[in-house]
Amino acid sequence: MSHVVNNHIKVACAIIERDGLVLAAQRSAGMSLPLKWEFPGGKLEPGETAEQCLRRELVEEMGVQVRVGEALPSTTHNYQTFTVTLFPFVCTIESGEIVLHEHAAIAWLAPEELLTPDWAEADLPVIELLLQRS
Ligand SMILES: Nc1nc2c([nH]c(=O)n2[C@H]2C[C@H](O)[C@@H](COP(=O)(O)OP(=O)(O)OP(=O)(O)O)O2)c(=O)[nH]1
Repeated sequence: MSHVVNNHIKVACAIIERDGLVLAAQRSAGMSLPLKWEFPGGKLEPGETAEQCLRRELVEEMGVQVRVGEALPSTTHNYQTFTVTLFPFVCTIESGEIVLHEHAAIAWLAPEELLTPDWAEADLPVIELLLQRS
């Protein structure tokens, strides 16, 4: 009988918008999915809402306070060794200047640049949705 491995993570991610641009962040070489681009955020901790998770992660990762707004549809992707469900939220920076504590780089992308980065595969449906909205 095959062994059932529960390796399904829930990740909240922030679509941070400013002046019509969207913030993308590049994972560092030492992280999982090295050098892929993503939206800042991270795994939900037990008992935490997606909004609480995002506010915590954005302070940890970038030193900024965010206002969490509209939820976009969640999306699930199977990587080879784990499955991720992304919960994207439109966010704005309330206070603070971005300082990168974990990521290798960031970029503010105009709609026509959204497909340029080498995105984590799970993010592609989110990108498609953003392109439809722009
Ligand atoms: N934050 C974020 N993670 C994403 C996105 N797309 C995507 O596939 N992921 C994956 C990358 C990670 O495997 C996981 C997020 O977990 P994380 O950032 O808390 O975990 P990590 O790998 O940096 O840290 P760890 O598990 O090694 O402790 O979800 C995205 O847009 N944002």
